[in-house]
This record gives sequence, C-alpha cells and structure tokens, in this order.
Amino acid sequence: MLSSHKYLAPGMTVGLLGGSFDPPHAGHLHISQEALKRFGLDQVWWLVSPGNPLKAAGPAPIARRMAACRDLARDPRIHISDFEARAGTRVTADTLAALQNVYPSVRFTWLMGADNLAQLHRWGRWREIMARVPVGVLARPGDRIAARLAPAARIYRHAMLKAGEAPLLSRAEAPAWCFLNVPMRDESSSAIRARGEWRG
Ligand SMILES: Nc1ncnc2c1ncn2[C@@H]1O[C@H](COP(=O)(O)OP(=O)(O)OP(=O)(O)O)[C@@H](O)[C@H]1O
Ligand SMILES: O=C(O)c1ccc[n+]([C@@H]2O[C@H](COP(=O)([O-])O)[C@@H](O)[C@H]2O)c1
Repeated sequence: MLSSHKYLAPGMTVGLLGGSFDPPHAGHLHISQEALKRFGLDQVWWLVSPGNPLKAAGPAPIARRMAACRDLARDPRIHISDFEARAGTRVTADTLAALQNVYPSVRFTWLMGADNLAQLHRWGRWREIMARVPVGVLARPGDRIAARLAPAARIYRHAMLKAGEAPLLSRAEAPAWCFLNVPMRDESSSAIRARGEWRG
C-alpha cells in the first residue's frame, strides 16, 4: 500500500522536500515553513531518501533518519515520508511519476535549496522533473549566485516566476519555477556530522 494518507482533500497543494536528512536540521525546518508561507502550500512532505543517486556513501539507516525527522518537525503541516523506500524509487523523476500515480488529485511542488538547483542538470531525466511539477527554490548561504547561473536556471529562464508571483507557483502549470530570497540559515547535515553530533 503506497498511499499512507487517510485524508487528502482534492486539489490540495503539497510541497515535496526530498533529502538525505542525515541528519535533519533547523535549515530543513526553516525552508519548509518559508515554502508553506510563501508558495501557498497546504502541506510539505519530507521525502526521506533511501540514498541520493549521486552520492557514493550511503546515509544512516532510514529508520533512524525518519525518527530524527519526526522529532524535529513538530509542525502539523509537515509530514515525514518513506515513500521512496516503499515505492522502490531513488531517481526524483521516477518518484514524481509514482507520487502522481498514487495521488492523482494532489498538486505537487518540488522544493529544494539553491545548492541543488546548481546541480539539477546532473540529475536523472531532470527535464522530466521540470515538465511534471512546479519547482520552488529557496536561498541557501553561499549558493545563490551559482544557482542563478545554473544550466537549469538558464534553460528554463522563460518559465521563471518573479518573487511576487510566488503564491501562484503551487497551482501553476509546469514548467514553472520560482527562486525565493528567504532569510537564510547556515546549517547543514555535513557540518553536524563533522562536529560529531550525529551517530550515523
Ligand atoms: N540551510 C539550508 N538552507 C536552504 N536549503 C537547505 C538547507 N539545508 C538543506 N537544504 C535543502 O534541503 C534539501 C535536503 O538537504 P540535505 O538533506 O541534503 O541536507 P544538507 O544539509 O544539504 O546535507 P549535506 O550537508 O550532507 O549535503 C536540499 O534541497 C537542500 O538544498
Ligand atoms: O534524481 C536524481 O538523479 C537525483 C540526484 C541527486 C539528488 N536527488 C534528490 O535530491 C534530493 C536532495 O538530495 P540530498 O542528498 O542533497 O539531500 C533527494 O530527494 C535526492 O533523491 C535526485
């Protein structure tokens, strides 16, 4: 059973924050709450990845990362999901196809930090992502310029919404994307791991 949500109103808008969450931190919570507010989303789902297709080293066991996410994200609008592990998908384009199949009445928006926009053109079938769902990008310390110069940003320049149009993003037809210059949190999972504060 891939659907784990008892009640989803038809047409509701859901932001998807895919991530390793190894571990989750205040930056994830912060961009989720900014996305809820600024993109007019009803919910955000944290899609806890079984393993990023581009990262060689495997993350901590998914059960441990899911538990840490649940501890951190107390906001009732944020849901923690192991959908990818259950669906057997890792490549985001495959995950989106599976989600749209399981939840045909939900309007999904893919969310990411600016660092991931700079890398998006390296992802599997990445243009399919742009064709399937609107994409919301949130500023991250150090990565704003690289993101604005990214191949994906250049190729989809015509589909970019201005910041003032952000509330329209979640109901826009794809391709559509929007870069939000939100207040930034300088936190990262790698810094937490480097400080020895997370046992993987
Ligand atoms: N402080 C932050 N500001 C903005 N976006 C963030 C921040 N931290 C994480 N993100 C975004 O959240 C998503 C999931 O990130 P991830 O779980 O890889 O955390 P991370 O801190 O980037 O991890 P690592 O340091 O191991 O690369 C990505 O889209 C990433 O860009
Ligand atoms: O689809 C891909 O090829 C792909 C390549 C790199 C990253 N992603 C996804 O991007 C999200 C962020 O990954 P990470 O490891 O930076 O937290 C997560 O959902 C990954 O599955 C997806």
